[in-house]
Amino acid sequence: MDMDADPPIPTTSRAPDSYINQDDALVYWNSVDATVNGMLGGYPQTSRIDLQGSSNFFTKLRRGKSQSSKTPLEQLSRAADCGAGVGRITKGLLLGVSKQVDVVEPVKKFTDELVQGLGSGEWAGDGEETNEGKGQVGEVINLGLQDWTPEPGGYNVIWNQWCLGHLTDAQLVAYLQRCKEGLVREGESWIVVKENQSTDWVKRDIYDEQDSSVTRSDAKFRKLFKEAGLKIVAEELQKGFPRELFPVRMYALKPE
Ligand SMILES: C[S@@+](CC[C@H](N)C(=O)[O-])C[C@H]1O[C@@H](n2cnc3c(N)ncnc32)[C@H](O)[C@@H]1O
Repeated sequence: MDMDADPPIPTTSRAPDSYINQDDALVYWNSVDATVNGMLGGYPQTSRIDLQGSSNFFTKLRRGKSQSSKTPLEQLSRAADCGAGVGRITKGLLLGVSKQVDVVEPVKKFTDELVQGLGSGEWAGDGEETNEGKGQVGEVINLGLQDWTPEPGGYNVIWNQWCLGHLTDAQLVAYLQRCKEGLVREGESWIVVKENQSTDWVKRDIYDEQDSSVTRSDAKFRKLFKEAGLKIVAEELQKGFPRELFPVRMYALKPE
């Protein structure tokens, strides 16, 4: 993922997602260091801001309009960290809100790093607070999301961040439909999508050949969510990132 919002604009009329090659993406990601710096394309300092923004967004989502902020939130039962990389979000957010966190990530060296770091109290990132999490990480699934089916009715939260650009539009719709089935049917449950957005002046998706991914526009995300039968129940722009980066938007989704 190129975090920098200034890639070349494609000149052909071919759909940007038609250039996605998932084998090329894996070659790229296997060449990247299994560190927070590797995950964040040379902007490791954004990790803390990102996790704080996600935590605030998720807490507000869970509290809704009615609950007093004094009532402590209960631990959720099961979360999935999708396209998890080295587990930055697992360790910095999800282990704090869920009893079990399953990890889906195609690059094994990243999940090896994630699992090795559990319970050591050490974290190779930029020093963000973590929960130790030994015993809380459940299944570690080395698959691309185009090939993963969440257990039906299994998850309170399916978190997707900075990885959905590796799926074509059709794969993303099919994947979101499977996620919809993967949400618990009673009690709290959401699909969360947090992704870069192509900037307004471009008004279209942008193909990035470095990691063979697309950066979608806000309008495209909304169209694909609708096609998947999902509605947006909360959304927010991430604040506090360096100006040269793409805008980043969080969406919480539920079945329509
Ligand atoms: C920019 S990193 C983000 C990692 C993590 N979500 C985070 O925010 O720290 C992108 C991740 O997507 C993973 N990835 C690549 N292809 C994927 C695919 N087809 N499905 C899911 N994840 C993929 C990469 O291996 C990498 O770990």
